[in-house]
This record gives sequence, C-alpha cells and structure tokens, in this order.
Amino acid sequence: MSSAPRPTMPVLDDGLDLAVNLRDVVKRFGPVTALDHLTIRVRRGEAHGLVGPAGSGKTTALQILAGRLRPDRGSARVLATDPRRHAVELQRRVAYVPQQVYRWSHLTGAELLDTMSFLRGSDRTRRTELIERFDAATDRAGHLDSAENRQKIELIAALASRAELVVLDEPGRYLDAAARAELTAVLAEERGRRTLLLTEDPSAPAVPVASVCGQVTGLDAGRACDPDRRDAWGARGVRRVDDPWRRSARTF
Ligand SMILES: Nc1ncnc2c1ncn2[C@@H]1O[C@H](COP(=O)(O)OP(=O)(O)OP(=O)(O)O)[C@@H](O)[C@H]1O
Repeated sequence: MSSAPRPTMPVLDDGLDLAVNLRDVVKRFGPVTALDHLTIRVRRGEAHGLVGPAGSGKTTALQILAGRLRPDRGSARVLATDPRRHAVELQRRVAYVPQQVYRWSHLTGAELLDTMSFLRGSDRTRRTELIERFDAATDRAGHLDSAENRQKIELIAALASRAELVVLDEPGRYLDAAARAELTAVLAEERGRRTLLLTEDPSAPAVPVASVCGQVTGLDAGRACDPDRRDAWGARGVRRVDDPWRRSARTF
C-alpha cells in the first residue's frame, strides 16, 4: 500500500504565487504593539510599497520577513518558505537592505560588493553601471565612509544581485536628491524583472513608492490602511498614481 508524501509545511498562499505572505501578524515589544493583525501579500514579480510614518511598523514587518524577528501571532512566508527556518537559503534568494547598514564595516565598498556577489551572485556589468549612476565611491572602508555612500554600496549590491526578491527599507533616506532620482529610475527599470518590496516614510527624504510600485499598502500604528488616507500622515500625504496593477488588487 502506498501513501502520498505529506507536506511538511502548511500551504498558506491560497494558490497564489506569492513572494511575500504576511498573514494576520501581531508583534509586540513590551507594551508597544508594533504590528496589529497585519496582512500583506505580494505576488511574484510585483513591485509593492509600504508607506507609513515613523513608528508605524514598517521595519518590524521587514525584520519578520528577513527572519530576524518572530511574530507573536500569525505567520510569515517568503518565497513560499519560513524565513526563520530557511534563513540561510533566503540569504541567497533575497536581497534585504535595512535602513542603516553597518555590515562588515572593515571592508571597502569594492570588497563588500565582491563578498555579496560571492554569496548571492551578481551581474558584473550592472554593478559597474550602478556604481557610475549612483556616483558611488568603492575604495573606502565602511567605518570611514558616509551613511550615504554605505547606503549606495548596499543598494548596488542588492540591485546588481540575482536575488529573486529585493527588499529595501526606506531606500533614499540618506541619499542626496540626485542619487534618489537615479534610484527611482533604476527601480522603475527593475519593475517586472523580479519582486520588489520598498518602504517610505512620507515625512523623510524618500523614493516615492507610488511612482515605482503597482501596489501600495498604508501602515498606521501597525495596521494596514488606505495609503491615500492623508490624515494618517499629515499634510504631505501620499501621492496617488493611476496604475492598473494597483487598481486591480488592494491589500487591505
Ligand atoms: N526592538 C524594539 N524594542 C522596543 N520597541 C520597538 C523595537 N522595535 C520597534 N519598536 C517599536 O515598535 C514600533 C514600530 O517600530 P518600527 O521601527 O517598525 O516602525 P517604522 O515604521 O519602521 O519607523 P521608522 O521609520 O522610524 O523605523 C515603534 O513604536 C517602535 O518604537
């Protein structure tokens, strides 16, 4: 008598081809509820923006996806795997650039790019092109470098990599206006080539996610909300774009 192999993990993506699947996630830090039943679904190949003010939970959501934090409730799947259980495999498949980068600060920019390329693979031509476009210096050790140049190096490592999913936490926060405009153009080129997940704080220097992403989720006190709800973020609000991808499926 033969029996079919049993799946080892529950299938949680409802048959959709999801690159990111945060489902009903709650995360508390002592008395603070950073994420309050948050659900975010990103299909493979989609560019998705997460927009909200400081403290709304953007970084916490990304840290859960990066396998660095465990949700108190709910589940997280990245490329259909558990980001904590498969953290090593996902290092190769996911390029995650946190807001502040201090990785291997004894390495020069060029050495860091080589190391990341060894781990994740990279397109050498794209790397050279991005160094030029971002006007990045590659000869300084990270600990002697500016926050801006460190962010450029990490962005180049991510965007020249062969990662299937690129996750950028407030990219552009430390960049000057020219580099931010260049990054916005590069991300627009990336759209459709692989999955992108970006965050934006509308009150800080930022890549406007609405101009790059087909889908935008608003975050307010750890809950998903309409990204166009201006009262959540004050006068500046979030720019609306007329985009069929965005109209077709909302995440809240
Ligand atoms: N390790 C931690 N310990 C205690 N509280 C935390 C921790 N990490 C985050 N928080 C709190 O959780 C809430 C969400 O923080 P989070 O950093 O995720 O927000 P954010 O939207 O990314 O804001 P920012 O852009 O300022 O980083 C905030 O109230 C924050 O103070």
